[in-house]
Amino acid sequence: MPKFFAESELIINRDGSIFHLHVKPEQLADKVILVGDPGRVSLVASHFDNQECDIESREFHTITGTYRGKRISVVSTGIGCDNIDIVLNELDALANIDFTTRTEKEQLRKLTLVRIGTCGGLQEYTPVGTFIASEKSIGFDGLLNFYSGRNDVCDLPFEEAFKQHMQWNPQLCAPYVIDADKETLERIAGDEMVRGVTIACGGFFGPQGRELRIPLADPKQNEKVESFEYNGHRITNFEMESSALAGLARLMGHKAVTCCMVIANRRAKNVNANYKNSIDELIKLVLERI
Ligand SMILES: O=P(O)(O)O[C@H]1O[C@H](CO)[C@@H](O)[C@H]1O
Ligand SMILES: O=c1cc[nH]c(=O)[nH]1
Repeated sequence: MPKFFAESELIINRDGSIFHLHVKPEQLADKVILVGDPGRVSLVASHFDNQECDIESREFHTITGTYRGKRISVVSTGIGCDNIDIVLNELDALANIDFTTRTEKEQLRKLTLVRIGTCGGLQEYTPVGTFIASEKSIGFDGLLNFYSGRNDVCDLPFEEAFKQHMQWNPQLCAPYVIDADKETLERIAGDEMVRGVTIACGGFFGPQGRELRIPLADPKQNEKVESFEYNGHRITNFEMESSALAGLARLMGHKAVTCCMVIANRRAKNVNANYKNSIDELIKLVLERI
């Protein structure tokens, strides 16, 4: 018997679209670009040859169109892994649940999900302007811990080594370490992107070791993050979505990778707050390779 999804669990709007995104199943392409900023959706879609829909709902802006013959949806997630939970579950429902019978489809679609974001660089070799593709993400957000199968898809020895190195505070959520889809990573990253380990944080300030007026629980957090090394991997950058994206995609059977442009280097303490034109270079690389 296929699993049935009740009205309260799979919320479908009156027009047949999914609850938050307001997108209908036939409007979703197999190739999906995810961005944090709703304004970045139009920048990505400005390269499209044509557009078939343009939908805005809360922070979720979706445009589906074609780029050089490839059908692509670009969707904004807003900020944070809590939003990735909404976007990934709703995209997966659009792809793999029959909205008429409210049951899982027999033939499942595998989406290719590429996040184009901004991040903070943590090493000298990741200055402002660097493109980083996340080979692994470390989730400080805790989201994946709510799903069954989390231990089957995470790199548990890496997690243990990281927790030991950080002297992990048990009051924080358990960090989870998850790999990007290897084939997608290699294809998207090419020669232009540094392969890195990305920490996805549950906040821009305290969780990323940024101290404004309130002191941090662990003022040495970033020093420890920067010095961590495991099997040749070093932590390269902070952002806020890659862990939940890689983790949920893996549990759902989709392929995902995150690539980000460094807009602040936390070691050198410099920033490019005016990055909106330069991120177009990263967008063009992804559009060519997705
Ligand atoms: O530029 P985006 O894609 O939003 O990504 C980064 O920027 C936001 C914080 O400023 C977070 O979402 C972080 O992950
Ligand atoms: O430092 C930064 C820059 C962009 N996005 C982040 O999450 N952190």
